[in-house]
Formats: sequence, structure tokens, C-alpha cells
Amino acid sequence: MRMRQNPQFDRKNCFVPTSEIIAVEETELNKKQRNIGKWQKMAKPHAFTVYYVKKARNHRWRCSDVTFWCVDEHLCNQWIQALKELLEMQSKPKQLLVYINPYGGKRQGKSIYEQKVAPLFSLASISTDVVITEHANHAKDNLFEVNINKYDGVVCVGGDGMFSEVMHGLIGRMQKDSGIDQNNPKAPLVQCNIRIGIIPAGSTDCICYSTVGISDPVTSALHIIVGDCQPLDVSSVHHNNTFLKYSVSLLGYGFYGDILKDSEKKRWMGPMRYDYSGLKTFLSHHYYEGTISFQPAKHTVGSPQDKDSCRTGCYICKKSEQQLSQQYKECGLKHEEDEEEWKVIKGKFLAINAVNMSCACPRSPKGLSPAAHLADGSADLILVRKCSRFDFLRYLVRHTNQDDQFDFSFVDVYRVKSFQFTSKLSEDNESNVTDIGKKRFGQFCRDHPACCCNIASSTWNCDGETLDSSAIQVRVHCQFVKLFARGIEENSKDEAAYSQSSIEQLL
Ligand SMILES: CCCCCCCCCCCCC/C=C/[C@@H](O)[C@H](COP(=O)(O)O)NC(C)=O
Ligand SMILES: Nc1ncnc2c1ncn2[C@@H]1O[C@H](COP(=O)(O)OP(=O)(O)O)[C@@H](O)[C@H]1O
Ligand SMILES: [Ca+2]
Repeated sequence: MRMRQNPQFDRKNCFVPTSEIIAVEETELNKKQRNIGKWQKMAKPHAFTVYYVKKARNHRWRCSDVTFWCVDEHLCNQWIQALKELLEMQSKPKQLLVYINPYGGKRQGKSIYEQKVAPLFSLASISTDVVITEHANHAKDNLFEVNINKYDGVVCVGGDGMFSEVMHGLIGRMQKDSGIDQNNPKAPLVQCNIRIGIIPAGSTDCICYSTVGISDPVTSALHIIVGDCQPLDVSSVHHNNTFLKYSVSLLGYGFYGDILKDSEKKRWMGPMRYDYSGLKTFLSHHYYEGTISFQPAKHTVGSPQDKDSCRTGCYICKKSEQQLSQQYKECGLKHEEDEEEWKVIKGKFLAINAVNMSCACPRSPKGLSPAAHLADGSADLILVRKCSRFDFLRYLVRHTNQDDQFDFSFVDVYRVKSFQFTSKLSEDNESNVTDIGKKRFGQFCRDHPACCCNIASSTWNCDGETLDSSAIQVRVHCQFVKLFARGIEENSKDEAAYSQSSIEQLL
């Protein structure tokens, strides 16, 4: 829709796709407005206001509005009617279930929602049922009871852990309603089509940042209001035949696992806890022995060292998903699992990170794997082998600048569709004496960071929550959940060029 700002206010044209209109309202003109410019000669001008998404730099969205005036009341009502009918036809949510974590991040979830998000939802005439969680897993348990079909979407106000909780509730509900046993690693899981919206109010917020391009509550609220839909890969994690967790951002063993384990006890520090535990873990410099086996993701058309990363309407995600479903049709899951060979790597690792997305976040704008794709049915498996503290520091610093994080002799990255890991400890089961010794010894090392021997085993960090066992089997489920997002739009310099071209058209 091409809108002319009011002549006397602003001579710039602005182009707004109707899909990015938030609301249309009849405007009551006050006395002062009536007496502006040429309208004052009119008997009784009529007006309506269009609220729309205004895109600023760095993927930031804001709500802007423009008022249209005309003399003909009938014409004015026709415009309002036409635009309202247009909005009705789009997949914009009308009824949302909102979970707020009052303790996540800087503990501002409730005020962020009430001050920044609720006013926008009411402007867009979205009705909400709001639940302020009282304990961990409150949201997850609640999702097994609510009448989920009443809602067009579920919104979580918090960080990655809160998203993970809502996602587990929705997926778990879907499997339960379909009679699927999640403990079977090969179970044909039922997709969850209810969209999830994330209002960032946590510590890392990497899921929001990686799917929207910024961690900003208003921007995320506007993506929910316009009814965006971004599919997302989900990894299922099992230990033997027991379901552990789903993961969409990071499955990290070693460095990120130890950071999480140490920071859990320091939640009162808020986001700072990761900096404190990060430094402590870096200094302890523990490495872990184990065996990784994985199946390369043959169906994908991209690679972790591509230069073009995942963007809105990503071709690589679309093409990879097509090739995966083609493979599935031709030879089915059974053959696919056997047919692809498993690669095996044994070694000593400082970190093992499997990411379903770039894991970009305010702390690391490019993320752990900049070219990872949101919806290509694969995960990037990053192996950081034992190296000196200095080299590991160089590797970490690369996460905060534009240099290639994988350009080190001790770093390998593979695009996989499934992988397994066992720690040397669980492999050395020939004599439990060594195990007891290592466990006790391990505890001593853990409490004395100065020692840099290898502790028996680390902990898996799964989207910011710890896993109970170190031996896991992971499988990627392509485009398994959907977010109220659209991926990262082309970068803002294009937007600047875009608005420049619209001004040129006018002049
Ligand atoms: C000396 C220079 C060091 C620079 C290090 C850069 C590190 C970049 C950190 C990226 C972490 C991305 C993975 C995110 C995982 C989140 O799911 C998890 C939980 O996020 P939440 O706290 O629930 O929002 N956060 C952490 C740190 O484990
Ligand atoms: N009311 C609550 N009290 C305590 N913990 C909660 C509550 N609501 C949610 N949680 C738990 O807090 C954890 C972290 O939440 P999150 O929003 O990710 O904060 P952060 O980003 O700081 O980790 C989640 O695993 C969630 O299960
Ligand atoms: Ca992926």
C-alpha cells in the first residue's frame, strides 16, 4: 500500500506492505486539527489512522502511524472497511496465551510485557490470557492442561530457557494427544503447528536474536502481531531409550556445559553470571576425552563455512528441506539411517557444540556457527580439540569479530543430521575402581580450577538447561516448530537504499 504522509507534515512517500499494517482506526479530529491548513475551509473532514511497522536500522521495528483525511464520509468508511477486511484475511493472531517468567534475565519480564508489549497487542485487538509463572516448569505443565485449540499462538516472555520450557510443553502435548512415545529415539514425532512468540527478557536470548536479528521486546511483539511464521529445526536428545530434551539453539559439552553448571548456582547475578562463570571455566581449561559419531547431512546444499548465512526466505533451507522429504519418500527413515555411514572421531575436546542455528546473540553477533540454517534439517557440530589457553582465547575472541572461527588447526565443523557422544569415563567401564577414583579425583579438580587435568566428564548444556547424562544420541527434526518470526531480513543498508529509492521516485 502506497501512502502519502499528510502534505503539510511531510513530503515523503512511504511504502508499507499491507501485511505490515498493525491496525486501522477511525480518527476523531479535535478542534485544533480541524483548523490546520486547507482543511479548515471544510465543513467536517473525516479521517482514519493506519498503524504500521516502521523498520529502523539493525532489524529494529517500531510502530508508526499515518492519518488520512477526506471530506467524503462514505469514502472514508469504505477505506476503513476495506483495510479491516484485508487484515482479517491475513494469518494475524487474534487470541494468544502468554507465559511470563518474572525471574529470568534481569527479572523485568513482567514490566517489559506490561509496558512495551500489552499496549501493542491491544492496539492490534489481540486478546490474551496471561500466566505469570510461579515456579520452574509451571508453563510446561500448564500447556498439558489448557484448551490449546482456542489460541492462535503461545508467547513466552523470558530467555532461551523459558522458550525451551514452552516448546517442551507444546511438543509434549502434541505427542501425548497423538499417542507417540517420546522415549523411542526413532518415533515419528508429530509436528507442532502452533506458532511460538518470544519476547526477549532473559540473559542470552540467542533464539530470539538468531530468528529476528535483534533482542528487542517491541520488535518481537510486532513480528507476532503481523503474524510472521518461521519454521525451526529441533534436535531430540535421548540417553539409550530415554527421552532427555529437545534443543533448538545450543547443545554444548565441555566449555559451555561447565559454564552453565557453574552459573546455575549464581542465577541471582542475572546475565552477569555467564561472564563470571565464563572466566572461571576459561581459566580451569578442562578438556574431556570421548567418542563422537555422526551422520553427515547429505541432503543439505549449504556448508558451515559458506559466506552467505541464513536470511528471510532462505533458499538453502527451502532446497534442503525439499531434498530431505524427497529422500524420505524414496527410501523412508529405516533405510536412510542405515544407508548413511557413521563417521567416528575419538579425542580430547575443550568443547563440543552442536547448534541448530547460528546462536547469534548480543554477546556474539555472528554466533557460534554464522552459516548455520534455521530450517535446513541439519545441525553444525563444532569440535574444539585440546589446545593452549592462548589458542582457545583466540578462538573465543573470534566469536566477537568478523574473522572465521573455524580457521584453526584444532577446530573442526561438520553439518550433521544426527550424532552420538560417549565420554571416555563411560567407555572405561572395565574396572569401577578407576571410575570411583576418577569421580572423586574429578570432584577435587572441579573444586580447584588451577588444576588442568582432564576431569572424567562434563555436563551437556541444552538451550541453557543441564542434561542428566553425558552419553547422548541426537537426531535433527527438520522444521519441527514454528515461530512468529521471519528470520534475519537483508541487512539495513539495503533498507536505507530502499527508502532512498522511494524518495527519488517522488522527486
Ligand atoms: C574473551 C571473549 C569471550 C567471547 C565469548 C563469546 C561467547 C559467545 C556466547 C554465545 C552463547 C550462545 C549459546 C547460547 C546458549 C543459550 O541457550 C544459553 C541460555 O540462554 P538464557 O540464559 O536462557 O537466555 N546461554 C548460555 C550462555 O549457555
Ligand atoms: N517463576 C519461576 N520461578 C523460577 N524459575 C522459573 C520460573 N519460571 C520459569 N522458570 C525457569 O527459569 C529458567 C530460566 O528462564 P529464562 O527465562 O531462560 O531466564 P535466563 O535467560 O536468565 O536463563 C527456565 O528454565 C524456566 O524453567
Ligand atoms: Ca539447522
